[in-house]
Amino acid sequence: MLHIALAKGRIARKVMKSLSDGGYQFPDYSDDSRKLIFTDKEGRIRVTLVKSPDVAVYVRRGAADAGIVGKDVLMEDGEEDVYEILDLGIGKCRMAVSGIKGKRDVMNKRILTVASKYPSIARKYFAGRFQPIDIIKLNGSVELAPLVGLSDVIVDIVETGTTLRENGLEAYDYFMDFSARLICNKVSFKMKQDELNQFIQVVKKD
Ligand SMILES: Nc1ncnc2c1ncn2[C@@H]1O[C@H](COP(=O)(O)OP(=O)(O)OP(=O)(O)O)[C@@H](O)[C@H]1O
Ligand SMILES: O=P(O)(O)OC[C@H]1O[C@H](OP(=O)(O)OP(=O)(O)O)[C@H](O)[C@@H]1O
Repeated sequence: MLHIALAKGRIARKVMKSLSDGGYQFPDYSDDSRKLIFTDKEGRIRVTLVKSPDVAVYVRRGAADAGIVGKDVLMEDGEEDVYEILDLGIGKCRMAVSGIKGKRDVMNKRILTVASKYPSIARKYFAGRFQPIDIIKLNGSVELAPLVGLSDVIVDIVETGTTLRENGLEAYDYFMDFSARLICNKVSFKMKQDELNQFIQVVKKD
């Protein structure tokens, strides 16, 4: 049986739909269920739903043979000791530096205060521009930070741009594109090739 760890949220919902379209039946799965582990009717796949930053942990340690997670998360947390084998083309988004609409001059400040769920990616971006920053790690609703004076700018993902727009913010610079990736345990890659290939045929976007 192939063990798959999915980032729970939009990625899991999309992948479970692809699996169901591809003939895998998970009778006890629904998008709003609180259950965390599912086995398909024929006993071919076991799916576990985990928080995005934990997907690579399960895969690296062999608790899952493979996992699906956003490239943004892999880049932020490092992706050593697992193989990244496929770009699934789902969960597309971009990383941007954003701030209050019409105030992009703030980027010229000597030391910029930056709020982000992605401190490592933010640090690398500003280091590349030789811009000194003071980084504030947040865990969500990052768009609030410039609005209440917690930070000058934010570094966060943008998909539709709705969250920026509805909060009077704008992207000053888009600097990276992301999508969901299939990662694989190095031993499973050798030992479960056939099962993995079958899984890939079902989840990969044409
Ligand atoms: N608008 C968006 N918001 C969040 N993540 C997005 C968005 N668009 C694309 N993504 C991608 O999807 C991934 C997040 O999906 P995931 O299934 O982990 O959680 P989620 O949908 O944010 O749910 P939750 O916040 O409940 O964990 C991100 O890492 C990113 O790669
Ligand atoms: O461009 P949009 O389509 O508006 O999407 C981008 C927003 O979605 C994500 O937040 P999420 O929904 O994960 O909530 P969070 O801020 O609490 O992490 C991201 O951090 C942005 O806030």
